[in-house]
Amino acid sequence: MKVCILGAGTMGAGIAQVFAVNGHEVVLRDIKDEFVERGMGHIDSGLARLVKKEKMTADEKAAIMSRITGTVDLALIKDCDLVVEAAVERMDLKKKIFAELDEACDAKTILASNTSSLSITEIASATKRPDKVIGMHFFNPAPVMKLVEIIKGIATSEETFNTVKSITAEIGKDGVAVEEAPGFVVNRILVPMINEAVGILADGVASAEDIDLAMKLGANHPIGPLALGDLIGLDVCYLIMEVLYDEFGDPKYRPHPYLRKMVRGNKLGRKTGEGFFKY
Ligand SMILES: CC(=O)CC(=O)SCCNC(=O)CCNC(=O)[C@H](O)C(C)(C)COP(=O)(O)OP(=O)(O)OC[C@H]1O[C@@H](n2cnc3c(N)ncnc32)[C@H](O)[C@@H]1OP(=O)(O)O
Ligand SMILES: NC(=O)C1=CN([C@@H]2O[C@H](COP(=O)(O)OP(=O)(O)OC[C@H]3O[C@@H](n4cnc5c(N)ncnc54)[C@H](O)[C@@H]3O)[C@@H](O)[C@H]2O)C=CC1
Repeated sequence: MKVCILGAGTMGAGIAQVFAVNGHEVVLRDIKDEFVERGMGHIDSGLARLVKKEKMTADEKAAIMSRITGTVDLALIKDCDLVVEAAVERMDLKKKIFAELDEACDAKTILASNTSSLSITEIASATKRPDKVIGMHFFNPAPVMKLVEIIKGIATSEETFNTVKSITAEIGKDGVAVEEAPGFVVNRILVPMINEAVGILADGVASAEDIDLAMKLGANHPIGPLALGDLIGLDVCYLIMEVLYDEFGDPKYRPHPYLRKMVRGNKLGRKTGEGFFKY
C-alpha cells in the first residue's frame, strides 16, 4: 500500500515510521524542506535506538528508511491509497488541506485526519468525497502507543470505516470505533487533566516536579501530567482545550490562562526544548 503522511512534526514522523516498519511505501510531506529533514531525522534516530538495543538490525533500519520519501511536493501523493493528515490542529488549515487533497488525489484515496479533537464532518465538508473522509487518531509516541481511535463523520461510509479498521490492525494497532464528539474519548479525559495540573501549578499548590511525582506514584501514570503536556506539545493541548470549550460551551473546559501564557512564550514542551521542564 502507498500511504502519504501530511506534516512531518511530532505525530507525522511517528506515523510514517509505523507504516514503513510494516512494509508500506510512505510519502512524508511537509511545507518546508527543513521540516521534512527534521521529521526524517526523528525517524532515523528512533530506529537507531532500536538498532542499539538490538531490537532491529542495521539492514532492517536501512530498508525501513528506504521506504520513506520525504518531500515538499504535493504531486507525489496522487496515487496514494491512504492519506493521513497530521498538520496543525486548526479547522481552517485542515479544511484548506483537505480541499487540496481532494483535488490532488485519485478518486480511490481515503483521506484520514489525525486530528485530536476536531469535527470529521466539518473537515469532510471541504471535499467532494465525504464518504472517504475519516478520523484516524494515533497517540504519542505513535511507534509505541497501541491505540488508534477511528472516527466516522456523518457521511463516512461503512466501507471506508472497515478498510481503515483493517489497516489499523495490519499495522499492529488496536482500533476503537468512536462516534464524532469533541476530543473523542481519550483527549476529553486526558487534556482537561493536564489543564487542571497547570491550574494546580499556577495556584502554587505544589511544584511541577511534585505534581508529576504525585500523579506517577498516586495514580500509577507512566509520566506526570505536566511532562505529558510537554510531550504532546503545549500548543496542541491549548488548541484541544479551545475546541472542547467552544464546542461544549461549558466553562469546565476553559483553557487555563497559564497554559496560554506558556504558548505565547513559545515554551511548547519537548519540541522547543522547554515547557514545564527543560529538555
Ligand atoms: C494529544 C493527542 O491527541 C493524543 C495523545 O497522544 S495523548 C498522549 C498519549 N501518550 C501517553 O500518555 C504517553 C505516556 N507515557 C508513556 O507511556 C511512556 O513515558 C513512554 C512510552 C512514552 C516512554 O516510556 P519509557 O519507558 O520512559 O521510555 P523508553 O524506555 O525510552 O521507551 C519505551 C519503549 O518504547 C520504545 N520506543 C521509544 N521510542 C520509540 C520510537 N521512536 N520508535 C520505536 N520504539 C520506540 C523503546 O524501544 C522501548 O521499548 P522496550 O520497552 O521494548 O525497550
Ligand atoms: N502532539 C500529539 O501528542 C498529538 C497530536 N495529534 C494531532 O496531530 C496533528 C499534528 O500534531 P503535531 O505533530 O503535534 O504538530 P507539530 O506542530 O509537531 O507538526 C505539525 C507539522 O505540520 C506541518 N504542516 C503545516 N501545514 C501543512 C500542510 N499544508 N501540509 C503538510 N504539512 C503541514 C508543519 O510544518 C509541522 O511540521 C494535530 O492535528 C494534533 O492535534 C494527534 C495525536 C497526538
